[in-house]
Amino acid sequence: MKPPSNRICLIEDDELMGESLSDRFGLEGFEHDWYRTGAEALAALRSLSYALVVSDIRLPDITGDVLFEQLLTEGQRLPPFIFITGHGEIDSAVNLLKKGARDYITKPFDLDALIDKMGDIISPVMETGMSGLGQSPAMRQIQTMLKRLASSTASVLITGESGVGKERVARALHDLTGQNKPFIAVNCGSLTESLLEAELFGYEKGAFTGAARTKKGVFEQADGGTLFLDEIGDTPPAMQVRLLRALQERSIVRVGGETLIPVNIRLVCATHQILQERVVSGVFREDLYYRINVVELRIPPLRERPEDILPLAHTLLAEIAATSDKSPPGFTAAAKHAIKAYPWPGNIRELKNSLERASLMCDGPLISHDILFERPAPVLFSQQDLAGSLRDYLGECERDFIVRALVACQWQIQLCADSLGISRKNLWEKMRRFGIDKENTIHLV
Ligand SMILES: Nc1ncnc2c1ncn2[C@@H]1O[C@H](COP(=O)(O)OP(=O)(O)OP(=O)(O)O)[C@@H](O)[C@H]1O
Repeated sequence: MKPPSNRICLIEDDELMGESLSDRFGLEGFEHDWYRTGAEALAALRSLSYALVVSDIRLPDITGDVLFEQLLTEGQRLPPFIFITGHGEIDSAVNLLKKGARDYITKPFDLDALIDKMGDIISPVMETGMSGLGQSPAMRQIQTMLKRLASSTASVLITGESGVGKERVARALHDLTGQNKPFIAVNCGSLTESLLEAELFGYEKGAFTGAARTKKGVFEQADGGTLFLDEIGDTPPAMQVRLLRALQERSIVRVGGETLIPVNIRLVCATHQILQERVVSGVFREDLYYRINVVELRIPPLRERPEDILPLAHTLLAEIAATSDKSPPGFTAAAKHAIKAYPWPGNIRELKNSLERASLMCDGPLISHDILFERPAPVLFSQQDLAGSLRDYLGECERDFIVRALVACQWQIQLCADSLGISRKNLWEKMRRFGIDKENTIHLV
């Protein structure tokens, strides 16, 4: 499978048009490759991975339609396509939309409009910043700290609610420091005391019933790399003593063993608890607390960094799509609105689960509010969301009305267009804009 990419594939034979598009993409920070012929582009799309293709329909060798259909027949996993069409080519553009292209724009067009369409599809993915952690000031600060920490071996404590991405941050730190070294994670809260001891420090053959062979613990497995101790706040008291000794002496003794084995690890711990409170109540050792907490990184919950939600959602959708043959869907306006307004109490884990489910349910190019939240869009908006909400709301009403009309007309487009009093082309355009197709929307009525 081709690795996910953030690059754009531009297919344009006209030198002037290609140059202005290429210059503008550069200014917008979109990395891109520019191909002048369909054949060149075909070869590139077969071997390289792109986040988006912007293609002229009319090319010197093959047309954009042929190129798209050729890739479809080859069973390639296609990135979203935006086609640039002339006035006479709208029918082929609409045909391409039916076959799965994301959008089209008609010449002469306003570059800003194209950039907006592109931004809806890819810029959110790019904006998640270094390591894809987020673009909010809090996450940018964390990324700066990670870069600083990369050159030290100080122990790091990552705190934050469940599902905020603490392990992800630990891995990002590890990736900055020891890419070819081990990253070993263990959850200290999910094991009994004796299992945790064996997991952390390993055991010698015969140390206890069932110890049929010598086994290295995670301290030894992580030697030279990162040891990530999740839910450190739940470590039983006896294990806290052993942990402290291992960290102070930089060596461990396997269960049932006598030899001191030196270990060289970067320790990263995480907890969703307030460790100071556990220290005060005597559940967590103060000396261990200071040992593991040389630097604390607090990851805010998603509701405190709403600007990260949509970019993360797009990143997650791209990750989910990469495991299947689909290209990542986008969101309807109402879904975007709601995704930013919802507080996500389960944080990124909840967002990821919802998107996994929505991706399964959604057959069209856009995930609607109904699919994402398994309920119709709310009519009421919070005060901060009022700007633009009337348009979004009217859009949702229009979409619902069209779906009902389509169902009533048994999806006969001409009949439905006549009953709605609009042209067939206008109906197709509205269906494309609202992401309506038969398979995807019939159950919502
Ligand atoms: N920046 C990110 N981009 C994409 N996915 C992410 C990101 N951060 C977290 N995730 C995903 O969200 C889920 C929860 O993340 P993670 O396990 O790192 O959270 P956590 O804070 O360690 O949770 P817990 O406290 O429950 O252990 C995981 O599936 C992870 O892959």
